[in-house]
Amino acid sequence: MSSAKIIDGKAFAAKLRGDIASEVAKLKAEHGVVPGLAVVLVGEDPASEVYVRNKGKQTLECGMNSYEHKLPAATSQEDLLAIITQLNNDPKVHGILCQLPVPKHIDENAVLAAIDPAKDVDGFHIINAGALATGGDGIAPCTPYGCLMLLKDTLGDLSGKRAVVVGRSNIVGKPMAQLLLKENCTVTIAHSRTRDLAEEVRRADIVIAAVGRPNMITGDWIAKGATVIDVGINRIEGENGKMKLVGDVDFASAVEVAGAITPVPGGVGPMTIACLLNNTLIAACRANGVTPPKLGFGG
Ligand SMILES: Nc1nc2c(c(=O)[nH]1)N[C@@H](CN(C=O)c1ccc(C(=O)N[C@@H](CCC(=O)O)C(=O)O)cc1)CN2
Repeated sequence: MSSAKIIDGKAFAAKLRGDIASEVAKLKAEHGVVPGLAVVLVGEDPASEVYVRNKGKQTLECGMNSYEHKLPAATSQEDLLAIITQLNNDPKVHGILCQLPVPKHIDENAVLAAIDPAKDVDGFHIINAGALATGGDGIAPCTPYGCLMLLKDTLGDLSGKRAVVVGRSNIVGKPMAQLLLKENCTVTIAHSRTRDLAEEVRRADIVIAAVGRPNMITGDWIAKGATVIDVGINRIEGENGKMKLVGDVDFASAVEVAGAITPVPGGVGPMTIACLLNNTLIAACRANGVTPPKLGFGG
């Protein structure tokens, strides 16, 4: 019989968006500032189109201004950078992001580097990555920050816990490890070259799965009672021939041994956009000399 707590990221994100909306209303009433988020999408990737649509919708629902820039797949890097410069200089825009992935002819790093770090609400700019690594006051990437909120809501103090982060991407694995380190966890970053990956995972109190391989981490890799955060979003064909969404963790076997686990969908995914809105609120506050609220951590 399964005993794991199912961590409801969808409900947590909805509550966080409600708190953000209240703070946005306060910012508007007390300082006359309406946070503005600009989202740039290059091309017609169907999943990206859904994410961008949801970002726009949830931005408006929180009382912020939304600016969408949908560009054809053939847009040159030069033209994309020119739009980013324009957004950097627009005082109504407090947050900017370019939806990833970008088409192959565009250098993703050049795009991320072009965004003003103070408006980089994805937290991907090297200045923000550096601030996170050195304990500075930057902007944290949305998905890892959302994972941290769910972890702290589930476990409270994380000090001394053994955490394994499976995956070493710049946008999830590495910043996740930095955030856990800041919480005084003992952190291992595992990846495709890690020897005896299953054994590394088995040692952990906290497992963060961010590899992008469907159902890779099975229940027999997980320590009894561990907390499992599944960042994977993989579309695979189900038994009925229809496409379905699964994580990097084999939920059916993992739920039998874990103490708590996020589902896919409905776990980490919804936290990404909620944290993006939180970062936009923070950026708007900072741009106007207002101390930002610390939302998502109870209290
Ligand atoms: N510039 C960025 N690009 C991308 C990011 C990012 O944070 N910044 N992350 C992902 C995509 N993403 C947001 O952009 C995102 C992914 C998933 C979800 C989500 O709510 N997932 C749902 C399922 C939705 C579905 O059916 O597909 C869930 O897991 O429950 C939101 C946002 C890559 N690009």
